[in-house]
Amino acid sequence: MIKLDIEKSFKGTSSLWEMALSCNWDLGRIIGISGPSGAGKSTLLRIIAGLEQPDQGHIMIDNQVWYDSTSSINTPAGKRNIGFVFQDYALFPNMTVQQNLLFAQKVKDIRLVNELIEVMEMEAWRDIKPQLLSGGQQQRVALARAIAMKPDLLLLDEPFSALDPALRDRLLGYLKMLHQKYRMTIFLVSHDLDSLTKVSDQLLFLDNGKVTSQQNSPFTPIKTKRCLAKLIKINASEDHSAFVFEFEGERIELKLPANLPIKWQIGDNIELPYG
Ligand SMILES: Nc1ncnc2c1ncn2[C@@H]1O[C@H](COP(=O)(O)OP(=O)(O)OP(=O)(O)O)[C@@H](O)[C@H]1O
Repeated sequence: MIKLDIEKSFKGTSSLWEMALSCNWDLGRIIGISGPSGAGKSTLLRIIAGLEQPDQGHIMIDNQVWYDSTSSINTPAGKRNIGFVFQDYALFPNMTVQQNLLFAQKVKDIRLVNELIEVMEMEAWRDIKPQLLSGGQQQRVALARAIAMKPDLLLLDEPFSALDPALRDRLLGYLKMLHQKYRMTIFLVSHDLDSLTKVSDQLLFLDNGKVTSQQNSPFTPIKTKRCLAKLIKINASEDHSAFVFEFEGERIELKLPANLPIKWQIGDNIELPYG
């Protein structure tokens, strides 16, 4: 279980930005995080990673305390066993793809490195340096490198946002497959709700440092089958929009915060977990 209860504030030039979050997640899930710009998505990942310190609260991962303000515990970032992939993938330019993956491992595991290279279809790039690869290919290497570290948590901050939709879908497919194979907990930040619904078991929506919605269902791991459901109705209120879908005569309702930039229209076919 991951337990997080934190407060954090930043003093801006004219105003104070405040975050107050209290969340619990089961280990081994993909948690999709979305929300408008400035909501605190990156700050949350940076706090989990230990790159930013909360003002107060606690963070507990699988019974290990990573942060506790009352007992002054703050496990340094380097000891948290976390993999981080940003939009800017920062591979080492002087190393080959294989060396980049091996270098990331504290305990060298060439078997896992070779397996990742094979699973992610990167054999042809094994011995070449990253600058010879396209942006999308480098992003694939960055994802493999983060998983090669065998992290307990994999934090992905808009890792695929600069990619075209077809490539992004392919990488999301790899991500889902790698998650099923290695079962680490993944936090995925994205503005793109379509991408999040494709891979996430749970969704967390933030706005201005607060949770506006947590969606467990239908994004739960037991519902692994997916269907192409037709959007038949949208009931909008001030806070939420309820999207009503139909699949094989059954209705599926999805409530999402009203301030999300969702472009779905009546008649669209959207891929949803189902079962
Ligand atoms: N180191 C910092 N010092 C001061 N303010 C900060 C710092 N880091 C973040 N902030 C502020 O905290 C708020 C949340 O920022 P954060 O980057 O977490 O948002 P976000 O949801 O990731 O936004 P985006 O989608 O635009 O990346 C913003 O108002 C930002 O200006």
